[in-house]
Amino acid sequence: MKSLLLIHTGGTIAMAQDHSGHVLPNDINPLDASLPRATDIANITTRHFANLPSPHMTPDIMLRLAHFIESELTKEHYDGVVITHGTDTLEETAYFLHLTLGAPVPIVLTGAMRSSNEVGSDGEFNLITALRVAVSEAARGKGVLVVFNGEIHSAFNVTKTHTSSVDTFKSVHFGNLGMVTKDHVYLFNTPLLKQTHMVTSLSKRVAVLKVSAGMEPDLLLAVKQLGYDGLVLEVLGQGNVPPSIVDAIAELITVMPIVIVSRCFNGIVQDVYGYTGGGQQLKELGVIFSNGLNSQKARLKLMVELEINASQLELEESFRVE
Ligand SMILES: NC(=O)C[C@H](N)C(=O)O
Repeated sequence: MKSLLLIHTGGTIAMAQDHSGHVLPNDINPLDASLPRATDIANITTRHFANLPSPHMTPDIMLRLAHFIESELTKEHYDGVVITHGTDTLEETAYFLHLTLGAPVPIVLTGAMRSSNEVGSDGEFNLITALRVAVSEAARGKGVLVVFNGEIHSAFNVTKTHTSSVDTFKSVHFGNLGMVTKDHVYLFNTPLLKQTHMVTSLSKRVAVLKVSAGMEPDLLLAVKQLGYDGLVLEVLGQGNVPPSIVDAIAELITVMPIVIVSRCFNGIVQDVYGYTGGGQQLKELGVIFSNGLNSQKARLKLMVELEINASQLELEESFRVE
């Protein structure tokens, strides 16, 4: 029988609703009661890494989790890893592990949108499904995966799209990688995996700003005054900004890399438009066009790349469409 490492980090999957209807962390992880239903899937070793609501997750904790996984995988042989996590920042932790660890064995994150004692709680279903994916041969070599509501997603493309639906996780670009039915794990897509970089610390600060119509330049200039090391801009449409911030971008880019992603849910940014503030002007200024990542993931990627002192050219290559 295969062996799995199950790591709990917290989130709604490990919470319960109290008498007033508020959802709070449990002292005892309710999933431990579900494990007897997984005995036919694998031998499971459980580690309680944290019990955090995922808005409390930070890049430093993600890095500690990555190092913890590395260490556990060197101590014992496991055929896969399942991580339970709050959904608010699940995609960021999944992508951070995708960036730093790759996935020497299948690494699958899951969570729940309804806490353990709520009607229609989805935690146990998601856990059992994630365990089944983690032991499947088809999941090997796919990078870090997110399994939720019977769907399998790449950490690169998945994002939380709904505040309360159990069907909240969707993949941009080419959609989910696969699905899980009652008796089978289907993987019908394979993401293109890029080089991973493990780091020992995260010392660079990267700001994220969302561009809106008529945006004023002061916030961008504040990023420079506050001593940030990089900026991710969620720009308009296919890669455009209002003329009001072009000069600020030109000033900022002399002291830090600027990565642009689109504020659209889907699609990639390109240097298509030639008007003031259009993508062509941004390209000429030296802005880095991201490869379809959303801003929260592009921030983590830029933090890791700056930690390993990537040059402008290396950044452009690293963010190029995969
Ligand atoms: N469904 C969830 O897990 C949401 C919760 N706020 C969290 O991210 O911890």
